[in-house]
Amino acid sequence: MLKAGIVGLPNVGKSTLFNALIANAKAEAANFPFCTIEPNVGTVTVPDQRLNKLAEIGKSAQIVPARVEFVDIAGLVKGASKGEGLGNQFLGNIRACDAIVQVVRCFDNPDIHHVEATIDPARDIEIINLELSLSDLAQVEKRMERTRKNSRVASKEASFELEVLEKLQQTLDQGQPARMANLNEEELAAISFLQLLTLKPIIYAANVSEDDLATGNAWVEKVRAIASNENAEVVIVSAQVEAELIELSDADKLEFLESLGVSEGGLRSLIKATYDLLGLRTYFTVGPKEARAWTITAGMSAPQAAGVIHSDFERGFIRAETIGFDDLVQTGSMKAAKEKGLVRSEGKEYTVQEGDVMLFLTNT
Ligand SMILES: Nc1ncnc2c1ncn2[C@@H]1O[C@H](COP(=O)(O)OP(=O)(O)OP(=O)(O)O)[C@@H](O)[C@H]1O
Repeated sequence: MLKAGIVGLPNVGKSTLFNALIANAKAEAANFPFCTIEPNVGTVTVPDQRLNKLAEIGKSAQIVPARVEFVDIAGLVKGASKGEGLGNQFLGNIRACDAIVQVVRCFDNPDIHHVEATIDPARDIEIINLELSLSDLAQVEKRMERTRKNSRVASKEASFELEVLEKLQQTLDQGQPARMANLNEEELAAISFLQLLTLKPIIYAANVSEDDLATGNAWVEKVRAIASNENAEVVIVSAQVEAELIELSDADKLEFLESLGVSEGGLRSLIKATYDLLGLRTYFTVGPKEARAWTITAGMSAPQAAGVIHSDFERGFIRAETIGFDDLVQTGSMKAAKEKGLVRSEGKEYTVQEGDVMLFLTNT
């Protein structure tokens, strides 16, 4: 399952956001730096309107959406890469994530202490990104040392790896993220095992007060400027609004959001952006039991996609009855679609497309 790590300076709203993300989350938000000591993990569902349609067509009893795992990673402060605050342990937790959501404080509230005293998203982002870069630098240098020691008789692989590591070292040494080293695919593959933090895709979650949710503010614009330089995404969210929404009935939710001039608090956009960021694709299976979304990466073949359901399905794959979501919705039923010849029989070579509805035939 896709795993996204939530990072940011203390008191920027990470726990509030995480709690809102996972309705029954155990993490406690409090106006106190370092209050989140254990990494908190929770899964959320990816909203997808197409599932409702499919469940209607398939008369499915249940809808099972795709899921993303979020990890609330506290303790990133200036000096974390040197072991300050809760230090390196937390950087290790981010290493295991596929994407990073960096919460940036874009709200003012004199009652809530900011570790750096003022509200300044550009500075906050720089602090966090510098810590991530320094941690990567330490990782790269450790590896260089080992590779040099272990390969006294120079092998081709080792010298290629060293070449790549040196490039990374140069970039990271200037406090730049590893993605600025512009490695090609072969180079990236040679060092992928290092799980460098600053190579991971990043989303900036600009956390605004409820009054700024509809319009954004000058701080959000700063975040946007930084993100566009890095090809990163920005989502405006109000952790505060999301926290309040949890407590409300559906009718009150609507009224509250309307009064703020928005249709949602930003959480759904955040989940969707996280999912899209990784170039993930969704295919569906539909039956009387359930209409279900499955997550695959772009370019997966039909047997690989079947393997996401069960590894036996990949091994025993024969073919897949396949129809695009739009075609199925237009014809209104699988039967009608078959009569019109819109259901294709796809073999092992087929590359699964976004929105395919599939039925796998296997010899298992
Ligand atoms: N958008 C917002 N507008 C106003 N207040 C907010 C907003 N988001 C969060 N807060 C408030 O800021 C305070 C700090 O939030 P929170 O505890 O979630 O921060 P944190 O980043 O998880 O901190 P730590 O790393 O110390 O755990 C809380 O009192 C929370 O209610």
